[in-house]
Amino acid sequence: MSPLDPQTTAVNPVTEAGRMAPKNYDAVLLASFGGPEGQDDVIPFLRNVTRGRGIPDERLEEVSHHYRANGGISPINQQNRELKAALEAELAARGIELPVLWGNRNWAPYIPETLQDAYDAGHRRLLMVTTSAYSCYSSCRQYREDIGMALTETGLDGRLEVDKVRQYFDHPGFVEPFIEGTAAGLAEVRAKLTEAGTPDAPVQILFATHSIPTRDAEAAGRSEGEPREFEDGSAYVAQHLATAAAVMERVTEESGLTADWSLVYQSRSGAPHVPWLEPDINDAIEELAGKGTKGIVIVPLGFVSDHMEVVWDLDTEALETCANLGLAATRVPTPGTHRKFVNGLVDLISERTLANNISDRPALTGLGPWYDVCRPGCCANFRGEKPTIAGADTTVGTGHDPYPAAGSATSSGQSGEAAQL
Ligand SMILES: CC1=C(CCC(=O)O)c2cc3nc(cc4[nH]c(cc5[nH]c(cc1n2)c(C)c5CCC(=O)O)c(CCC(=O)O)c4C)C(CCC(=O)O)=C3C
Ligand SMILES: [Fe+2]
Repeated sequence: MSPLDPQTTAVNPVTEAGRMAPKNYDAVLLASFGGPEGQDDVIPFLRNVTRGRGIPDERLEEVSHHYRANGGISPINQQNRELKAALEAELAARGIELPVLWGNRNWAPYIPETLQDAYDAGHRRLLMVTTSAYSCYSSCRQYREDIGMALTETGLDGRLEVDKVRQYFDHPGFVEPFIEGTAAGLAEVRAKLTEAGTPDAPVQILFATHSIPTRDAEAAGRSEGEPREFEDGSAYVAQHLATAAAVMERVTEESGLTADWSLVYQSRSGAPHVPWLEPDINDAIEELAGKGTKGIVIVPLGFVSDHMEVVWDLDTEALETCANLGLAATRVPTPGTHRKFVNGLVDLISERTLANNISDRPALTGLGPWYDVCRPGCCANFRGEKPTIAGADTTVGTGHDPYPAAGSATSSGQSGEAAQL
């Protein structure tokens, strides 16, 4: 049974473990959030992000200042240009002939245009890598919906197949840069305290991630009819807690350093009466200072690169909170274009391709390796279901193109490994 057979691709072939049969993808789609690149972009960008999401105007006004203070420019697009180039270089170095196409949810290059360009260039099977590592509506289903809607809008559904790599929160390529960074950050804060004459003062490591509404947190990573139990009732929370624990274990193993740690949240928006995940990082810092903590290491565990929510909410606000309280503090780097991260993403791509299939599926927590194909109802959208790709119950983006591009492989002769899941 070839995974390229129209009969089998009409519904995603997926095993119990949520794995999809390898395919001969012809391009990688790097999908990201997008950000403004000048003052004139700021308001249109924020409108794109919050369309239909019920974010109060005051919050938008406040967030616009974060961008304005940086010339109206979010660092995220440049980060993605660099990540795209690094991925292309690593793919080429491994002899994997897959171009990397880039599309954003909220700013140019927009996903629908990227998909149209991909199709016009002769691509038929895309494998999406997103710049989001965890499971929740904003970091998983919303990408799947935006691709589903773009395929519908452009009339490319049925002609362009789009799948996605698994959420990679516990893949060594994502976690190892944090292990290095946390060990270095802890050493740095310890050195500052030693210099201040208090070498044994208590230090706390704060793993920071984006707050989300608790309702979204509870729906994250779930499956209808097959409920998995997660710590704190949320796969989003559980994935962060397990990844943080894995980071701490390795930091201690490799550096001999240790400290207390906790998971904290940042960048809350939405109406005040709607519950979101807590504690806020700034409240946590104040409380710790009140209890005698003298040093803070901030680990931006929820984020892939140094975008606005990292450079503003952590580097400007949280580090300022620390400074005001007289705490020694540092913020650990995001994976960005760290060699291990880039290599890890190429490994994640290789897990899914016929020609470069690697059967090894590393995961540093007991929760993973996460699913290639989301289970039904996973990361529910409470505002009404939309066409989604890469779900066990979705029929959008599953391919069976009646007009294959010239030169694109329709039979492969390399289906040998396809059945070995
Ligand atoms: C879980 C999560 C991630 C992490 C996963 C991932 O990285 O994808 C993330 C990343 C990002 N969020 C970003 C920007 C914004 N997020 C907003 C609003 C929201 N984010 C949410 C969640 C997340 N967001 C949620 C539940 C909302 C409420 C509105 C809604 O329910 O959809 C708003 C509106 C204003 C505000 O409320 O702050 C903005 C401007 C940028 C770009 C930064 C740049 O420009 O450099 C990035 C990478
Ligand atoms: Fe966000």
